[in-house]
Amino acid sequence: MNYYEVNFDGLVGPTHNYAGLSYGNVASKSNANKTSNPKQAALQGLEKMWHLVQLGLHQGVVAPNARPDLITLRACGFAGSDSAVISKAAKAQPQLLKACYSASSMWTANAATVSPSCDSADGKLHITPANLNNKLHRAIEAPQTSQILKAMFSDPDFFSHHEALPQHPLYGDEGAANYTRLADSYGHQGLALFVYGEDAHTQVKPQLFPARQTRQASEAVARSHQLDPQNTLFIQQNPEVIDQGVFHNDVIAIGNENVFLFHEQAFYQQQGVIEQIKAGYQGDRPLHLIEVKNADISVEDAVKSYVFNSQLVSLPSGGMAVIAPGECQMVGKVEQYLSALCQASNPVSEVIYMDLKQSMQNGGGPACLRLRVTLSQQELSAVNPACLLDEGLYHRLRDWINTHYRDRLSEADLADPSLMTESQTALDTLTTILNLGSVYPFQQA
Ligand SMILES: NCCC[C@H](NC(=O)CCC(=O)O)C(=O)O
Repeated sequence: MNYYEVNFDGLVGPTHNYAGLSYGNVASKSNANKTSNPKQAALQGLEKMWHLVQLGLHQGVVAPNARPDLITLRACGFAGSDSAVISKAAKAQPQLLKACYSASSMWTANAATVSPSCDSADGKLHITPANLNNKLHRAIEAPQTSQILKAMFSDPDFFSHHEALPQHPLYGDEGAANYTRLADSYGHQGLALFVYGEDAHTQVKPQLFPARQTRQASEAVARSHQLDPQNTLFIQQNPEVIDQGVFHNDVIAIGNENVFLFHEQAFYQQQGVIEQIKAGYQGDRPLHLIEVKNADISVEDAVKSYVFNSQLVSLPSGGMAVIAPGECQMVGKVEQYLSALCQASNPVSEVIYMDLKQSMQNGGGPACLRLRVTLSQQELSAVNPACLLDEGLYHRLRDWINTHYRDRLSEADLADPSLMTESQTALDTLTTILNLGSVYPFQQA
């Protein structure tokens, strides 16, 4: 049976803005309070998805969370009509209102961890939504994200949905941004790499910025997904790079099938990690472990260009393409490295640069915007077909964005309740386009 890796990208929501909410994420902090362009952000994301379809890949679309999150605002004591809740929060707790307006669910690499059926003991595909415990604006995503994923992967014969882990720092979970799978090819048992920033039982941790993923969370997900311990590794991120802005592992390493590209400072006690990966990989095809030296790309340039946040995709015609953020072309050494990578003896054959500036300014590159799901042909047929991108859906979504989205949004706009009404109208239409049913709280009232 054929297996595919399908990228499910988060559609950027109509309230995309720069609120500076993510301490430890350099771009989020340095672009705080800039005026955003939600329309351009959504179109940039959609163009990336469409490009992958044109490469011959299957591509899915994940609807955004509805914002503002009125449930959280009400839970924090703001009462009255929806408009009154917003106006009162804007005056009394503007920081909370910003968190409740964030379009951060767009970064679907953090939506969940997904293990394919070929890795799990019960032969099902397992999905655990991430609790995103470390940041308030992200910790409120899991309930809606989980509903949306259930509306996309609804057949219980194939798909097993788990609850998000307990909302406690001990179980901080940031989803697939800290998970990679190395395998001979998509349909084969893979070696699951879970990368964590902190283990509650050791003292090795960053000094400045938070470690968002814990070993305890990674272990819990691997257990629920019934992964074979022989084929699962728990690896610690180098705490020093977390302190330099590498808040998720997908800012410093990327894997696809039999290729793993990572920076020489990515992991704690890296030589041992490399030995473990070599010993654990069971494919017949050779494993390409490509360690990028600091002299070629410094950690600072990796964070600035987001080169490791590229997508590495297997092309139907053979070889792999790097889907890189346009920012890589602005850092000479990074661009040089990528062109040399395509010439070297490994499966990587081309680099495609995409303009994702709106998302990048919040610290989200090509890989952050997508959740990878490895599916057999039969499982793919069981996915909600309205969420799979084809030319018709591409045009419908473009028209939908152009109709409903603003082209500028600043902090002051969040206080205006008409932004809420506009967003709800847009998302109500979207649930029809993507055939999701009434997944949003405002549709359930
Ligand atoms: N995987 C990429 C995630 C980026 C995301 N940025 C943000 O939430 C920034 C939001 C703001 O500052 O408005 C984060 O840090 O979790």
